[in-house]
Amino acid sequence: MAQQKVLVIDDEPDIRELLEITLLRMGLDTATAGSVKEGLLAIQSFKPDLCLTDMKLPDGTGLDIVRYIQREYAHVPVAVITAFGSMESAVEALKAGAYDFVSKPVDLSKLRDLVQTALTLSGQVSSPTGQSASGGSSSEGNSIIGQSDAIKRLNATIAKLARSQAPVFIHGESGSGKELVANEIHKLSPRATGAFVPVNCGAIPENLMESEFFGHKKGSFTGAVEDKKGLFQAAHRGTLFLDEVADLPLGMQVKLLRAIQEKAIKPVGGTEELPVDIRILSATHKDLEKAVEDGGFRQDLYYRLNVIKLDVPPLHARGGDIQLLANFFLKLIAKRWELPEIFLSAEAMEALNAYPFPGNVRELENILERASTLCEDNMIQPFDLQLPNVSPVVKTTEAMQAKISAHPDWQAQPSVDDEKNQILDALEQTRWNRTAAAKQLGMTFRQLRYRIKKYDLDDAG
Ligand SMILES: Nc1ncnc2c1ncn2[C@@H]1O[C@H](COP(=O)(O)OP(=O)(O)OP(=O)(O)O)[C@@H](O)[C@H]1O
Repeated sequence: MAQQKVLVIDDEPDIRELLEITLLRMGLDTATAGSVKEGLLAIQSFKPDLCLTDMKLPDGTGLDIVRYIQREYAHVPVAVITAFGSMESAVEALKAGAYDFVSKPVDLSKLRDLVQTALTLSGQVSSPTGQSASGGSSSEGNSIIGQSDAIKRLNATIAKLARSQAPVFIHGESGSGKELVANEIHKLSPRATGAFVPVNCGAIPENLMESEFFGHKKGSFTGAVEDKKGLFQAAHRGTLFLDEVADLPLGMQVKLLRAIQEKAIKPVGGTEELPVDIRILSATHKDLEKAVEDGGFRQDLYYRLNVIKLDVPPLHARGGDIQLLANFFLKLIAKRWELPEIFLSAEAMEALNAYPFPGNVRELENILERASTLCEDNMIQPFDLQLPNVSPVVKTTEAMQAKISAHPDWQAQPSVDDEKNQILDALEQTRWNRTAAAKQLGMTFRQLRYRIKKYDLDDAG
């Protein structure tokens, strides 16, 4: 592979030299420029794979370089070098499309990490597969399904954001696919070979949070019997996804802000700061701006996480996608439960299209999962969907009503334990004759078979 080329733009000769030496030692070809004007000329003639630019230049700013490259050479990553503590200009550069930033005095090991990741990104362009081989957390087909304009726009934005290190705040209703979006950004990014580490901030007890995030040293508190790495270290060179970020307690917010700004963490009971190279994506279905106003969320952290905001549209705003998603999930369900393929009747599809889906894509999947166990002859009918208010589009005939009320699953659902015990009892009474047990339970053979799998009762007999 040809030697990769890095252009350094800085008006201070000492810094130019320091950066050049570091880059040369990494085996890279370098060129330097001392102003915006020289920089733009060098970009055209040297054609770098990566550009590092100071923010403050004699005839302009690093943003001029970022904008020019965005316009003319969008595939070339640009990182900016910012003055110490000047977070605002770093954020501004990221918003303008900069790949990442380093602050002065430049920490050379962080710079090397940055250059390496950025050049992977440049490399991806020459081998335009884009997709990475690893990094997905789910094996069940995890790209974002949808043909609606809203999803097309979302996918285009994701592809763009994958090429940056900027923190992204993902906002959307519950179940709309925020984690899926975060995972997709990771998979398309140069960090795809690292881990995608999702964390539900609302699920970690407050007193364990610091240790969960940053790890701890042996003996640092009762129960710390050995050194333990935290989530930040697990996400090193990968992506940390902070889900339900609005639920972070204020004390932890301060520590998180510090870790993000310093790009370093200190394990509980440790004395040394450890550098970490992570990208942070965050999400919540709550109104974070309001949480800031109410004093429940720190403004400085909000500002740091929300460099770029990405809205995930609710399912009801995605037009024809409901059908696409429904077919996708039905195939998935059939595969998961080893069932023959299941279809939706035209009326059932109509009912789904008319339903508002307050629980979004997750609700659609749950509805279909349940309907798959209820339906007869592999065909889902409107009443199998058990939609809270059967839509007026679907005319419920009297005969249909009778069928609905006679349907065992239409009545109040027994609790999982009750149901499991009832099934076990019936199976034992019939000596595991499933046809007889199903009859005794008033369900079809297929419904019983599904529940046996679901409750993992196969081995119980
Ligand atoms: N467009 C889509 N294509 C395929 N699957 C999807 C799509 N959107 C969401 N899903 C699936 O729906 C489920 C819910 O998505 P996800 O967990 O990402 O939602 P979320 O917005 O993070 O939810 P919460 O607010 O509860 O954290 C997941 O199983 C996800 O894979």
